[in-house]
Amino acid sequence: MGYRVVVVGATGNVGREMLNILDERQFPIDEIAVLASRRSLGTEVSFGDKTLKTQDLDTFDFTGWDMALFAVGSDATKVYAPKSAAAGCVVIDNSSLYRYDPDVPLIVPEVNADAVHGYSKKNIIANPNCSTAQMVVALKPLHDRAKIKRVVVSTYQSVSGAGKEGIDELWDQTKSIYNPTDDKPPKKFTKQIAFNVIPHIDVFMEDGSTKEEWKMVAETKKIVDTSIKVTATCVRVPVFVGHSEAINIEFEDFLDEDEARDILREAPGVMVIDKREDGGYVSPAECVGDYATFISRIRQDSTIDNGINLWCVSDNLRKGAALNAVQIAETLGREVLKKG
Ligand SMILES: NC(=O)C1=CN([C@@H]2O[C@H](COP(=O)(O)OP(=O)(O)OC[C@H]3O[C@@H](n4cnc5c(N)ncnc54)[C@H](OP(=O)(O)O)[C@@H]3O)[C@@H](O)[C@H]2O)C=CC1
Ligand SMILES: N[C@@H](CC(=O)OP(=O)(O)O)C(=O)O
Repeated sequence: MGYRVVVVGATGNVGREMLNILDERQFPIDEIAVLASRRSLGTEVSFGDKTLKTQDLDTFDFTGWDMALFAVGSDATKVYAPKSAAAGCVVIDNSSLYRYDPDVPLIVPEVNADAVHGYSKKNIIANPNCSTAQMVVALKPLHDRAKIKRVVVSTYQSVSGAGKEGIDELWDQTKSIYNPTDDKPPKKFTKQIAFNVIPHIDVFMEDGSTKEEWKMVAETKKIVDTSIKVTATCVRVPVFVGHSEAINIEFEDFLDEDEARDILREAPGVMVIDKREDGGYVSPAECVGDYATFISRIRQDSTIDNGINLWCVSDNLRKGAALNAVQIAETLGREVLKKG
């Protein structure tokens, strides 16, 4: 016996990846429904070798469905996630709406799968921000060995993090650069993204940081350990898919770079590619379509007593969103619902 699963936002980048990953991992499904807005009613999406027609989220009845994987952004989630939860269909939500709610577990299965049991307070589980998800997969095994005090992270985030409109804007603007009669001014982003980088993701906070940066701080604390201090600078770069991060970690105890490399090689969800030669590291274009969080450039930071630097790359639509959501669904099934 399998599950009755709903994918909400099935026409979007994350929703389509959820369908791919549910199929790839042979998630035990008895029945699947795919939902989007009314304007997409009847739009066809692929699920393995099947083609499914999208239904209207607004009129869908969640009664009798086991779990709903949401990827529609906070505004629509606010309206429809409570309806799903109230109907007994457990919500696994990709938006930031519930992440900081103490009654909603925020889960990266390689790090805190046990938190799944907290789902029942609201029938909702939150999926973290894409930049946080890949970073904590790398931090957790190192924290277990040498206790992390402080993390300094700079991100290089692809345009797919900003949805379909982000991808279209990079594509159209890149072409328009070579055709001055076809000007494509910024719409989704605040400045030109083609051949440029923009140190601004999500809204500005009062202290001058952005909400994306704040999310990395708050979510790392909730998922890994409240004692870890994080300071982040989040930057949008002209890459279609794949987020990269330069991470500096200060530990309480000394951790040798070779031991750090060995620990990461054994860590779940991590793939170490770290040769000190041309091309002996992973770039975002190489991680697309993969499940792993790739770690390269592991080296001692000799400017502090107990410091390590590393480079962390992952497919933001997969580990940063759809894969992590499916892993949560697998954990929920295995630990709680026990149908599959
Ligand atoms: N965990 C993470 O780090 C990440 C989370 N996300 C989350 O996932 C969400 C979706 O991202 P992404 O797939 O990239 O975005 P897209 O823009 O590619 O897709 C948005 C999806 O949401 C649907 N949608 C939007 N508004 C409504 C509505 N009112 N009612 C029904 N459906 C609606 C769209 O349907 P239609 O086609 O009909 O408009 C579409 O299916 C993001 O907003 C974010 O919250 C995204 C990336 C990473
Ligand atoms: N903000 C991320 C993607 C995203 O949707 O994040 P969140 O779910 O935290 O809003 C990016 O632009 O790369």
